[in-house]
Amino acid sequence: MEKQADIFYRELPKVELHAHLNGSVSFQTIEKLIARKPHLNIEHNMTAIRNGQRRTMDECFRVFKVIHQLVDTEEDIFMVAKDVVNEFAADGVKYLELRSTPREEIKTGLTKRRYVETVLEAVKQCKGDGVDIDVRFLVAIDRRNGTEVAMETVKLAEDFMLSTDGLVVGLDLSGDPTVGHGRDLLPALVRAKNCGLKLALHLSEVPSQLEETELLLTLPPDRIGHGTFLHPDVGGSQTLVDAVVKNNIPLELCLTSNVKGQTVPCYSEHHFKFWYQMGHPSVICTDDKGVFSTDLSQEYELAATTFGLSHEDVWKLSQQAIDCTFAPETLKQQLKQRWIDLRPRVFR
Ligand SMILES: CNc1ncnc2c1ncn2[C@@H]1O[C@H](COP(=O)(O)O)[C@@H](O)[C@H]1O
Ligand SMILES: [Zn+2]
Repeated sequence: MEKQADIFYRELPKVELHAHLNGSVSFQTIEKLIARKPHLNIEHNMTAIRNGQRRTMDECFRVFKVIHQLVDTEEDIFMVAKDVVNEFAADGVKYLELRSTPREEIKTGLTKRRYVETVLEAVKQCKGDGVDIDVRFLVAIDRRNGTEVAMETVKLAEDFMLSTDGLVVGLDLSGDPTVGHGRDLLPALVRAKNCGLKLALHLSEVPSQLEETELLLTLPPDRIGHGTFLHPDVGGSQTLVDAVVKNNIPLELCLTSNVKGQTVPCYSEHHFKFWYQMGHPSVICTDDKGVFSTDLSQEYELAATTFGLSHEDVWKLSQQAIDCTFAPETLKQQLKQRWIDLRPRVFR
C-alpha cells in the first residue's frame, strides 16, 4: 500500500465481504515468505500491482501462481492468515468474511482439509489474542478445476460448516473468469445451497459471461462478486439487472481491482455508480488488497471522492453492509450496536 487513507475512512468501522486470502498478503508478509524461500528468486514486483500500473486479467492470474509458490506449507498458511486478519483489524474492519481455495501440495504434504483447518486455527488464535474483529470463512471453488473438484469442495465445505461452530458459512466461486463454464459447476452449487451454505459467486467479471450469469442467477446466489458486465450499458441486459434487483442480491464491488485488472476503464466509470444510484445493496470490498496494493479504507475513500459521497453517505454504506453479511442474526445485531457506539468517535 502506498498512500494512507484519510483518518475518517480509517476510523470508520467497516465490513469486508470479498477478500481472497492469498490475494490479501501484504508487502511485509511477502517479505517474510521470500526470506523463507530464497531459492525461488521471487521479487516483490511479481506479487503486487502498484498504483498507476495496470495488468490484463491473465497477468493477474499469473501473480496468484507466484504467491501460491510462496505459500505452500501449513506454517506459511498459518502465518499468512494471521497476518491478513490482523491487518484487516488494524484497518478498522470489524467483520471479515475471508475466502480461500483449499489447496493440496504433494511436496509439502499439505492436504485440502489441513489447508482449511490451518486457516481456521489462525482465525481462532486471533480471536484468542483479543484482535478486535469477527471472522467467518468461505470455501472457494476455482472454476478452472471443473465438475468433480467442485463437488469435492462442496463436501469439504459442508463438513466444516457442520463441525466449526459457524465459522464456515458459505462457498465462493472464483478463479480465472475466462476459463471453464458455470454449467459444469451448477450441480455442486445446487448441492451447496441445499445444505445451507451461502453462495457468493463471481458473476460477469468479464464481458463474455451473459449466458453463464443467466444460468447461475436461477440458483439464486446470496451475493454477487463484481457483476461488472450485468447492466445493459456495458453489454449486459435489463433481464439480468431485473433478476438481481428482484432477488435483492447484494453486490461486492472492488474498485481498484477492476481498474487495475482493466475490466473497468477508470474509477469514475465503475459500475458502483449504476447500482448505488438505484439504491441497490452494494458493498465496497478489496478483492485482493496485497496484489492490488490497497486496503478497505482506501477503497471507501476512492468511492467517496470519485462519486461525491458525504461522510454521512459513507457511514450508511458501511453500516448497510452488515445486512449483507452471512453472519447469524445475533452477530448482525451486535455489529449494529458497535456501529452506534463507535459513531461519536468517527464523527468527532
Ligand atoms: C481479480 N479478480 C479475481 N477474479 C476471480 N478470482 C479471483 C480474483 N482474485 C482472486 N481470485 C481467486 O483467488 C485465488 C487466490 O486466493 P486463494 O488462493 O483462494 O486464497 C486466485 O487463485 C483465484 O482463484
Ligand atoms: Zn474476487
